[in-house]
Amino acid sequence: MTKLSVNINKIATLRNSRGGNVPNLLKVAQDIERFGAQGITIHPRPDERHIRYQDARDLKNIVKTEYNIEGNPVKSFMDLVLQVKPTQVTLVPDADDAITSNAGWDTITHHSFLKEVIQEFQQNGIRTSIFIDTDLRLMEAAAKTGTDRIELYTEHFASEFEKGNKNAVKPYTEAAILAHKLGLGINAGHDLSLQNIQFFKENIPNLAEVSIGHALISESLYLGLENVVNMYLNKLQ
Ligand SMILES: CC(=O)[C@@H](O)[C@H](O)COP(=O)(O)O
Ligand SMILES: NCC(=O)COP(=O)(O)O
Repeated sequence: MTKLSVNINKIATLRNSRGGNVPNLLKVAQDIERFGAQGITIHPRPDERHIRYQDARDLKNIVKTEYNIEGNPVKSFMDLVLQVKPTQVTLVPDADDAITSNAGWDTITHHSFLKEVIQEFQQNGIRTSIFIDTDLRLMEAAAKTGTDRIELYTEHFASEFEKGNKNAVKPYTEAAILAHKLGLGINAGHDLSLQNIQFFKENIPNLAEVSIGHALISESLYLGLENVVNMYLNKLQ
């Protein structure tokens, strides 16, 4: 079975756009768990444009399933994660000004840095995962960092799948086979959606977990729209 961890960044984006507490991020996390999701993911960015560092602390007492915090392990992020102690930390090499995550780690160039931070998280009882592309040399280097898992960066697969190119899943399949042989757990995420998730799952052996946010929240809005418009119409009769 592959676990679904719902990324709630976009709920925080909506909340922050009005300055109040609607929608209530903590309640949304609780409800997502009640609906059956097996994890909650957040990706606090240094500018706190969606998830705030305080949200990460508040969610610690709320999330009863698997709590996954993603981000670039700069000092403020490391301090936050070591304080909150989530189930899992996913290391992502984000530039401060990136609109969204747009690359995996070069695990060869950054090998000693990754090894050091991974050790620190693991010594504090936090499972680690490295956001990574499908290059097999990078996968081998990832294993040497001592990380528990990798997260396959699926943006390329998702965009190619949308164009009808199903072969785009092949490098992900090969990367997953190697990762499993190397003893790594396999996560995946970025632009996974209702359109592509089943095909992806069917082609990735030993897929432990997917984290999905942007599409899942957009789909939820769209699939809920008719219901809510009708609820308003009923009240206006
Ligand atoms: C690590 C990753 O794949 C990203 O998708 C990220 O978690 C989403 O971040 P934003 O919501 O800021 O785009
Ligand atoms: N790790 C990926 C994630 O949490 C969500 O990515 P996306 O679905 O918002 O692209």
